[in-house]
Amino acid sequence: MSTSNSYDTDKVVQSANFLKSRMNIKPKLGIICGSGLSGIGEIVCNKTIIAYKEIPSFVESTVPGHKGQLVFGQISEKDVICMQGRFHPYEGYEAWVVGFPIRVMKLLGIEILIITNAAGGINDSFNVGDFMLIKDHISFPGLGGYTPLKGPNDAMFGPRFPPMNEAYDSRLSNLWLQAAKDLKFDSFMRRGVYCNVSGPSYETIAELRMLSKLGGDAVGMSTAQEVVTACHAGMRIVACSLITNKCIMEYDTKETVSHDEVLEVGKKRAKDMEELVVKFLELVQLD
Ligand SMILES: O=P(O)(O)O[C@@H]1C[C@H](O)[C@@H](CO)O1
Ligand code: HPA
Repeated sequence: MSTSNSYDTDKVVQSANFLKSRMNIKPKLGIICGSGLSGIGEIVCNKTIIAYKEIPSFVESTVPGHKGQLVFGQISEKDVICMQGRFHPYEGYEAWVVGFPIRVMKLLGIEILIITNAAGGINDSFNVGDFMLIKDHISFPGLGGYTPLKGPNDAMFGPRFPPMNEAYDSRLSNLWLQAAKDLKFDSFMRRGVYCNVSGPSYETIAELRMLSKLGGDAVGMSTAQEVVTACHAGMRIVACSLITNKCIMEYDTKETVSHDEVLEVGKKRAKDMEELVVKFLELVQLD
């Protein structure tokens, strides 16, 4: 991967052409698996698997719980492309590198993106194992200038100044809630604002108290750069967090947070997230 500061459209085209040459389907649905949630990729039928290291200009997933491969096939009889593993800013990647696979998906014909992640619960009423449909985000890296849209705008993908007020598609969000209802998941299906921080250190107590005051319900280290890239490119997005830990907001506690705990809760709740994706895909109508 080049060390440039912004996208090189030729490289996006090259990656997309490579994948087209290996695919026998034309999916309109993309899925990104969060930490510990790569099981979504396992339920894909008639799988074709392509490792990121085979794909021109893709970087590698370095985080435990992220396999680093694309899976093509069907879920609920609909063609999908699934990223088992995403790229995080703290891995040392430029924001455009984090968004790169989304632009490739755009060229492959993806119209709807389902994003999942693991997140810490800030909202006191949230429990470990809850799901949180993301209604909006606050991206601290984004506000600070770490954005995948930095550099010359390529109008082939979208406008220079894309609005973000409808980034999380309301029709798809309602469908997600319907899927949760159909599965009788209502009691642990929450809705809230995702705060994107850069990590990899977890947050201090003072930082978490600030996020809470700002209206954040959960905190994580991914998603926002993918959402900005996808929204800019006109994709419709639905995003859901798994609350893997309660954020520690008080001093003098022996509790702590670790990535092992995040993965452990992911493992325990993976089946329900997979069922949600299956049900959502049953309900969603493609144009
Ligand atoms: O890829 P996601 O956002 O699901 O992973 C979360 C955020 C960090 O990468 C990691 C911290 O435990 O899990
Ligand atoms: N903070 C940031 N990212 C996370 C957390 C957290 O508490 N849990 C899972 N990803």
